[in-house]
Amino acid sequence: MRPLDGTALDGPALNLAELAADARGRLDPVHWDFFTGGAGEERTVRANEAAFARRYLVPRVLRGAVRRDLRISLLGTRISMPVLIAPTAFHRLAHPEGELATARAAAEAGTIMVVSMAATRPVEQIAAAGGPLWFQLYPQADLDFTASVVRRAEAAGCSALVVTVDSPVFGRRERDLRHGFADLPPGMVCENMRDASGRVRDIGMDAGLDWARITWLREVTRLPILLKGVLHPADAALAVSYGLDGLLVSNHGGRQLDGALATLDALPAVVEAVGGRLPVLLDGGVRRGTDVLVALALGASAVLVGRPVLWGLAVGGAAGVRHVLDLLHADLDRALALAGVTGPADLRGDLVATVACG
Ligand SMILES: Cc1cc2nc3c(=O)[nH]c(=O)nc-3n(C[C@H](O)[C@H](O)[C@H](O)COP(=O)(O)O)c2cc1C
Ligand SMILES: O=C(O)C(=O)c1ccccc1
Repeated sequence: MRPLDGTALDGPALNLAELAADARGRLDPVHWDFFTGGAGEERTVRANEAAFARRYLVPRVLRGAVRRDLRISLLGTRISMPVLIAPTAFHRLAHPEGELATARAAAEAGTIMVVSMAATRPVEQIAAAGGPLWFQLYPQADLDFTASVVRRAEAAGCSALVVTVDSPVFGRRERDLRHGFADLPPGMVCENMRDASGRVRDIGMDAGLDWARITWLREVTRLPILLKGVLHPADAALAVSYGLDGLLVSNHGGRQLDGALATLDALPAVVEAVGGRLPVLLDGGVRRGTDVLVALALGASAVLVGRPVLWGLAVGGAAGVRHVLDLLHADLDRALALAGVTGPADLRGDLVATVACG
């Protein structure tokens, strides 16, 4: 362990903030900034965490919650806890094994890893870890190539498609501009962007993406499809009418539209618009078991973590990611006990109060 001041700290990180400090000490500052940063003034990066800080718990007592059961089922997959691994690009920048290490940790911990389209390991090798995988897709303007990537994810055994819809263009990330960071170092590529000839394509953001493309995608695959990056309740209602299978309330960790609403603040209206017809997931700023508890109490079926997984990878590869997942599992279990709740299904909005500032 190495905290921000560079002095040695014994033992494993007690929380994800300590882990972040340790990761910072180990990563190339350019890569630390790529992982940490967001778009513009990073208002939305900060807002995601600040939204959790404005929520307080109103626990129940004398509930006899001796044993808590954190397991849930999502689109047919039983997982150990309502915490998944969000899709993040370029894991080999954090650890030489890259996504292979992340996948082993997710499999051991019994949760779903969402593989990024910008993964630096091939999805077939990531799948060899044996855990449940979903595949994140940036639909490309080339429809044939997009369909071939979907086929590849299906063949590798991914059990759902997570379509990122908050990125019609790439967000403007000033830290990366300052460093001139735009590309992977030599020897690393986005392995899932290889076409039939073996050439690696650049990932394109498609400003032309629209609902018609979702209809097209619906016909390309029988996998469940979730939309990632929905904040507006009107889009949530449209997603239901277009036959989607799930929603992920996300602002891309504040890396796309700076000034976008914090995900926790967007969640209640999306949950109301969906009216129980689809599972609604959330990511952005989840750092503690109590954050998971709050998101679920406000209507999320599960949450995902992005940056903490990269910190774990940087500090200890698969063991570091496992530590992140174990910390969140233990922290959620304790929070449920202290709130008098036996499991995710018992969480209701009456356990959460919102204050004006944290
Ligand atoms: C370094 C980094 C890379 C990311 N890459 C992707 C990606 O390839 N595809 C995607 O849909 N989202 C990507 N995201 C967004 C995450 O899936 C997720 O929405 C966000 O990180 C959640 O917020 P958190 O980091 O506060 O947990 C990335 C986020 C980070 C920090
Ligand atoms: O950094 C990101 O947030 C991201 O989504 C991404 C996508 C493609 C390539 C690199 C990063």
